[in-house]
Formats: sequence, structure tokens, C-alpha cells
Amino acid sequence: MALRLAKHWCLSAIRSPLQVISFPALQLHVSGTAMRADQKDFENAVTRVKLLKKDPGNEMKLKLYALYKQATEGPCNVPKPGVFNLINKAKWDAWNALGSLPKETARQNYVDLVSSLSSSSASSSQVKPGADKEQQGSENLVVTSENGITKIMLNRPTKKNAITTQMYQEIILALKAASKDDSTITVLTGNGDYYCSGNDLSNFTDVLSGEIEEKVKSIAILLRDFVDCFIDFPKPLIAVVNGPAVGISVTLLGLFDAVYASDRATFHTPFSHLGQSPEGCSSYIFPKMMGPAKAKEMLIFGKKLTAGEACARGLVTEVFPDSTFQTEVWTRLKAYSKLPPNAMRVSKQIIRNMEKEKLHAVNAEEVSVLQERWLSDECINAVMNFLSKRAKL
Ligand SMILES: CCCCC/C=C/C(=O)SCCNC(=O)CCNC(=O)[C@H](O)C(C)(C)COP(=O)(O)OP(=O)(O)OC[C@H]1O[C@@H](n2cnc3c(N)ncnc32)[C@H](O)[C@@H]1OP(=O)(O)O
Repeated sequence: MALRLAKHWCLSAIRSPLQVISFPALQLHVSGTAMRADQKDFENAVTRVKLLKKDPGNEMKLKLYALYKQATEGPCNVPKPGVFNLINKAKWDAWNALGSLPKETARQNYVDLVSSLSSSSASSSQVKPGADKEQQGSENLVVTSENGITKIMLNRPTKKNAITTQMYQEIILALKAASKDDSTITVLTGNGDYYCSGNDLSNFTDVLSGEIEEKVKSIAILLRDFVDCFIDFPKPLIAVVNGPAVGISVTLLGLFDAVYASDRATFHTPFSHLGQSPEGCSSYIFPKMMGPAKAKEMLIFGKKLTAGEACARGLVTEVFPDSTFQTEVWTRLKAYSKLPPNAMRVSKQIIRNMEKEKLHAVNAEEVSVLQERWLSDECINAVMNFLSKRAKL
């Protein structure tokens, strides 16, 4: 089963052609190795290139392009593009420079080159996690505390604040710390034009490297712990929804004590489109909150709501014009933060305690269904489709 899926992921990703966005001169220095790459290694390498998180730069892209063409089509056999067709000329030059390099050698060189790329990006990303735990925040998650308010801000605006696995862990730590700090209320918000685009879909790319079921299991445990933290959070928790919200950032809103939204915000749960199913206790809270018909419109059919519609359905507490959103909301929150903290905690607890057990059970059930979904062809295809369209190479 695992092998079949691994193969499926790899083959599904080989779709978009390589595109080079600039055109530096090219010199090839690719060493061979004793190991011979077979077709499957090559396909795996092609997939890994599409999923690289960091742009490898144009020179590297040209090398990869040339080796790919040589490995799949043999020596350059197309007419040289005109002098003003700069990008295609650079690509042609790169391919042509490989002369009569045999296809097998090109394939091996491509695999080696991708391995060197993947290992250098892995080593640079390993530096962070330890330090982040101590700081309870990082570049992607900024935690500040003042005037009785702890603010947890998603800070990945170029990716629309999509949540990586590291960010899930950091949010868990930040919530645990906030539950014990001196603040009266805790706020979750986003930096930039989006509140959050939901789960970072490249969280699933690790699954490519094998042991699929184990990886999916660890993501499931992470999701369950993450949602549990919201269920158990003891202080007033407020969402300041500064822009569009997608996926898990929407479903979680049912666990907040107040949700303030800019009139620019939208609320979208495209689970069926992604071959997935609802999480964040929304399968239980949304029907209770807005009635089953309206909840199903969102959770099954993926209807995107405006802030006004979300407010009418009880998902949002109040909508503010975007131009005055930050000022109005923060003025309100500062006033709330001066209310007696113990009274607010006790009131929250008495409301939450009625349903806490049920919510934990719902969370466990949702995660278990999702765990199956993540292994389904529907989900795999949808995620690969997004990721391969996104790939810039
Ligand atoms: C622990 C596991 C939990 C699992 C449960 C969670 C489930 C969910 O949350 S499901 C929802 C997942 N999210 C999505 O499906 C949204 C995917 N993104 C989009 O549809 C669009 O990016 C957009 C509508 C959010 C924004 O579109 P647009 O304004 O056109 O901007 P771009 O598409 O160009 O996005 C800019 C940049 O950001 C990257 N990005 C955005 N969202 C995600 C994401 N969810 N995952 C990964 N990357 C994302 C996008 O790829 C662009 O990157 P570059 O191409 O590198 O610039």
C-alpha cells in the first residue's frame, strides 16, 4: 500500500514543464557517482525539484533544465532561438552545452544534483526548531505580550500565513505559555493581507520520502494536540481576522470566545475540493452554531462566506470596515483586557466545561477520519495538483 502510494505521488507530480525566469551564462560541473540512477530515482528527483521550498536560483535551474532535457530527449535537437528570445536561448545554450552526453549519464547527474540541493536545504532548515522552542516564537510566529494581551501573530505573509508543521508546534507552545502568563486575554491574528490560508499543503510533501503511514500518523497526532490546545485554553481567546481565512483557520474559529473580522475577510473551507474532511471540531460546532443546512454548505460544498455572511451565521462576532479595523478592534480589546481576569476565566470555563469531553471526542474522531483521507487518491491528487502548479521551475 505504502509503495503504491509513494509511486502515485511521484508520477502525479511530473506535469508542469520547467520554466526559467532569467538567463545567466551556464557552465556545467556535475559529477557522476558509482551508483546508477534508475528511472524511478529520476522521477523522484523530478518531483523533489518541483517541491523545493527555496528557489535554487537561475543558474541551478538552467543546469537542471539542461540535464532533464538531455535525460529525457537526448542531445539538443531543436533550432537555436533568436537572439532576442533571451530566456529560451539561455535554456537552449544550457542543453546544447551538454553535447552528446549519454541519456543515462544525464539522468544520473540530474539525480546527484537534486540530492545535493535537497541536502543543503535540509541542513539549513534544521537549525531553527530548538531555538524556537525556547523563544516560543520564530520568524513565522511572532508572540508579544503587553497591556494584559498576549498576541500570537502568524507572520508568513508571502505564503498567506499558511501553517507549517513547525508553526503548529510553535502555536501549541505559545498557547501553553499564554495560558500561564500574566495576560488577561489572548489574541490570534495574521500579518499581511491574509489572516491564514490554512494548512501549508507542503506539509504533506514529506510523505514522498516513504513510510507514508508513519508520517501521516505523526501529522494526525500533531493536529489532534493542536486542536486540543484550543479546546482546553483557559482564558478568553480572540481571533482578529484581518483578511481571508481558509481551512483550519476557519474551522478553529468555533473554539474562540470572540471573532472580530475585517469586512475584507472571507471564510472558506474547501475540504471536499482537497479530498479532505472537516477538523477543528467544526463538524460538531458549525451545525449547532448555524444550523445543519448552512454548516453543510460550508463543510461539504466549500461555500466561501463573506464576513457579513459569517457574522449572520454566528461564526463571526462583529465585522468592522477594513479602514478602521485595527484601531477599533484593539481599542475594544484593550478595554476587555482590563476586566477582572478571574471572572472571565471562570465564565469561560463554565461555558466550555459543559462540552469539553464531547469536543475532545469530536476532535479525535475528525482526526481519525482525516488520517484516512490523507491516504486517499482524492486528497493526494488535490494536494499534488496545488503543489505542482505552484512550483516555479
Ligand atoms: C496538521 C495538518 C492539518 C490538516 C488540516 C487542515 C486543513 C486545511 O487547512 S485545508 C486548506 C488548505 N489551504 C488551501 O487549500 C489554500 C491553498 N492556497 C490557495 O488556494 C491560494 O494560495 C490562496 C487562495 C490562499 C491565495 O491565492 P493568491 O492570492 O492567488 O496567492 P498565491 O496562490 O499566489 O499564494 C501566494 C503564495 O502562498 C503560497 N500558499 C498559499 N497558501 C498556501 C498553502 N495553504 N500551502 C502552501 N502554500 C500556500 C502559494 O503557493 C504562493 O507561493 P509562491 O508560489 O511560492 O509565491
